[in-house]
Amino acid sequence: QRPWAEPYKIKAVEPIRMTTREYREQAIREAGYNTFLLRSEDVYIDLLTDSGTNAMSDRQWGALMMGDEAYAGARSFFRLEEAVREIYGFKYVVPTHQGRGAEHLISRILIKPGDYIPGNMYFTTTRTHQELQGGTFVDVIIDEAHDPQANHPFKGNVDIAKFEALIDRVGADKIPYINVALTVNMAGGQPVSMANLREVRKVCDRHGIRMWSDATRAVENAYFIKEREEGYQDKPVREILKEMMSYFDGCTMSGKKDCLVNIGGFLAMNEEWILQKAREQVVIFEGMPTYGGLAGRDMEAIAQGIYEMVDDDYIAHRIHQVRYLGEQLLEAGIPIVQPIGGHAVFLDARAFLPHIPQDQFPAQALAAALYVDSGVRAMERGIVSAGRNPQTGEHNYPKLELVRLTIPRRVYTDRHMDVVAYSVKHLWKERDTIRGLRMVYEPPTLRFFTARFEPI
Ligand SMILES: Cc1ncc(COP(=O)(O)O)c(/C=N/[C@@H](Cc2ccccc2)C(=O)O)c1O
Repeated sequence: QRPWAEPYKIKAVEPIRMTTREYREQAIREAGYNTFLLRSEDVYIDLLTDSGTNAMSDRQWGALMMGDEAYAGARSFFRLEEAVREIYGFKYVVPTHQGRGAEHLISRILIKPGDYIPGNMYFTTTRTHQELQGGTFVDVIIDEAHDPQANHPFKGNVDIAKFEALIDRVGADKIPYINVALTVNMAGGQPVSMANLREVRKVCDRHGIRMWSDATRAVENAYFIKEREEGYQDKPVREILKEMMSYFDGCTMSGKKDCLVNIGGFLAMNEEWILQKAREQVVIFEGMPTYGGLAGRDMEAIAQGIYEMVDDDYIAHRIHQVRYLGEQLLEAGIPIVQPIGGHAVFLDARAFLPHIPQDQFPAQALAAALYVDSGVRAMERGIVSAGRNPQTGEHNYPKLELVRLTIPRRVYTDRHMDVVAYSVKHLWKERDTIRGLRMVYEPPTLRFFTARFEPI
């Protein structure tokens, strides 16, 4: 079997450095055992996130020079609009500074207090913006998504029975839209099948409910459809993505993932009244509708990234690099979320550290231990990220207590993956020595970004 090689050669490099264990023990203490609070210069291989950490291509860097920085009507906006129309298929687009800018706008436009917003598992910023408008998120994902070991090919799927049960319970007029994330980040980067999208569309049409997407990693979702769904093996990813998005009325988009840029996002839609509302709101929160918090050069880079992201050789390598890391851990018997996701390998911290109760933050403890062991930075995706129930004030206790090893696009080689695998395997052998944490500082919202901990 011919080995996978990167479908690009390196044109510029950014040196990274290894530190000593004692240096890292000090650094993680100063960071309150929260990997978000580490300095990037103290991190060797940074797998915190694939958001905004991707390498741009020479064409994207070249496009920066073409940025039209006119305050209104910039050429670069029309380039972005044209790319969204051609590749995603939506009629209208409003740029935002990043994904949550678009989440903020659509939540303000479509959600009234007392509304319910069904979705395939929660995402932190998405749910926060829904709650800020007085909406209630309702999880309608299939049960398998909450089982890290369930090997379902499309774990991101909407459970149609759960969706219809919500409609029966609260009435369609209380449901402004269903939010279908492609892929499902918190479930482990899990895809939704085309067949499921068609079923959700039918239910939405029957009840007059809008179908919205969080399309942040939709290209990775398209690749899984190509690999796993009957009838798509011979279609280019570009065509599969277009068909996926054709079932939606609109989408929020964090360009910092699929679109291969370091900043940027957009809200795209087909209904003109929503465009109108978004243009009214965007001038308050982001800027003129033709720049939405972005420089002209950023819009050029996103437009170019949108064309590059659907290159079949690029996306095949991206998915296989993540799989390459995950398979090494599976071979070592290490519990990870299966199937291996599109953007990350998720360690099952509950199974990794059964001796640490969930309210001593096992995923947080494992991410901190990994950093001390090798300088690899990962992200907690468990009880700390799940936050507290706004009504009861109690922790939300998610079934998934995960540590996310998130692979930036076009940045690391497979040798870096080997270093990460070596460190995780070493921790697996020493797992009994890892201790739980207590939270010593807890912010009121999105606590995982800035909370601080101490070992128990
Ligand atoms: C499926 C999905 N939808 C929307 C957004 C928001 O987009 P943006 O506002 O960041 O551009 C994101 C951002 N995901 C990043 C960054 C992050 C954000 C919150 C908590 C932890 C990490 C991550 O997963 O690392 C996402 O994954």
